[in-house]
Amino acid sequence: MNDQAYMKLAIQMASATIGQTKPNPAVGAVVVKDGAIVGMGAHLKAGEPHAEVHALNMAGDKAYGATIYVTLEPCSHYGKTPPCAELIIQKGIKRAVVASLDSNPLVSGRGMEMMKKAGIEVEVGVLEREAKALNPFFLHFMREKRPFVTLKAAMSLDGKIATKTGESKWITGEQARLDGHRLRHSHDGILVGANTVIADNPLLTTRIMGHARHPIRIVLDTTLKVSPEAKIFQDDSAETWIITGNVGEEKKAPFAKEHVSIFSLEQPQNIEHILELLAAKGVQSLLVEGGATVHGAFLQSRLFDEVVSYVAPILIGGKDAPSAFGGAGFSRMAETQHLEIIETSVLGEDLKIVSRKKGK
Ligand SMILES: Nc1c(/N=C/[C@@H](O)[C@H](O)[C@H](O)COP(=O)(O)O)[nH]c(=O)[nH]c1=O
Repeated sequence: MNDQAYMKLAIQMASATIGQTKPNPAVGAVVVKDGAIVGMGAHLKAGEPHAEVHALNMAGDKAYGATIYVTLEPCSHYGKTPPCAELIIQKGIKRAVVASLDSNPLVSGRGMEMMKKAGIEVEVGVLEREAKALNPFFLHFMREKRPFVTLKAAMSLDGKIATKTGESKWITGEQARLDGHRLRHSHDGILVGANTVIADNPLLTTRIMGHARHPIRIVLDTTLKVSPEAKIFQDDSAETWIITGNVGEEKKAPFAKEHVSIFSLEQPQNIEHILELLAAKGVQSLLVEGGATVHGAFLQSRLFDEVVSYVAPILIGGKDAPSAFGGAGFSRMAETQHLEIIETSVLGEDLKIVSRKKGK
């Protein structure tokens, strides 16, 4: 087996732990000595040993003079556990092959530096793209210090998300809706506007799939006009946050529940401020389910990274039927937001289109 084959194995192990290592990234490691695998491991849970520690423990004294393959640059700072770069040095590893550098500018390259200084032969970039695809949200969050934002919309062929009377159940079929729940599972937070809560009274939990993680439910409601009777406040199977303006205590009182938190912002419609607040609360990825007004605000701010469109082969029509992106919109073609389609798939009778801003 060559470097790529061992790194592929490390990536495969990491891919099996995606979601369970939050807020840490999924990482895999393999230790090879004289052409034989003598240690392998993946980071399993935040606060527990990193992938390199598991692999090196398994290798024991065979680690001396061996090569280690890791999907992410070994950590160089004292977190909950001692730095892996130091452990790699202590164990006498001869060569370190790393797929991708840490994207946190504060530590990027430091682990490599430490190992190089200790005389270890280091190499970066083997299967880098595949390794980065393991943790798009974590890498983005470390680099941009704000959540990775996915805008999700389910629409008709003519781009409508509801009829002119507000009916929307259902536009897309079961398979597309199941896929939408997978998006909920993989994101830390799900955000909707007050109008969606009032119109759809959604639960916003991850259902219709196996072991599911519920995202934190976040409602943008500048004047706190939603009802405390809404499902997301009555149902306590997931946390619910309201981001609102400066509203009086008496307005907040009816929402006082264990799982409900209310955050007031000076500018509750400022997407940048909203994302700063969520980043400070450790939200690394945010799924925005709309509706049109909220999607319009994110579009105007251009502070989003991916758009997931589920398109059903139905025509709704009507100039008063809402399209997926409301708000002011752009007046000139030169201002429009360009994306690139990175994935399409057919789900039942519907089409799923995943687009990203260029360079994401
Ligand atoms: N109308 C549709 C959707 N609509 C999505 C949101 O507007 C709904 O409020 C949300 O799914 C309801 O939340 P729940 O109670 O947690 O299920 N989403 C879809 O994929 N297809 C649709 O046809």
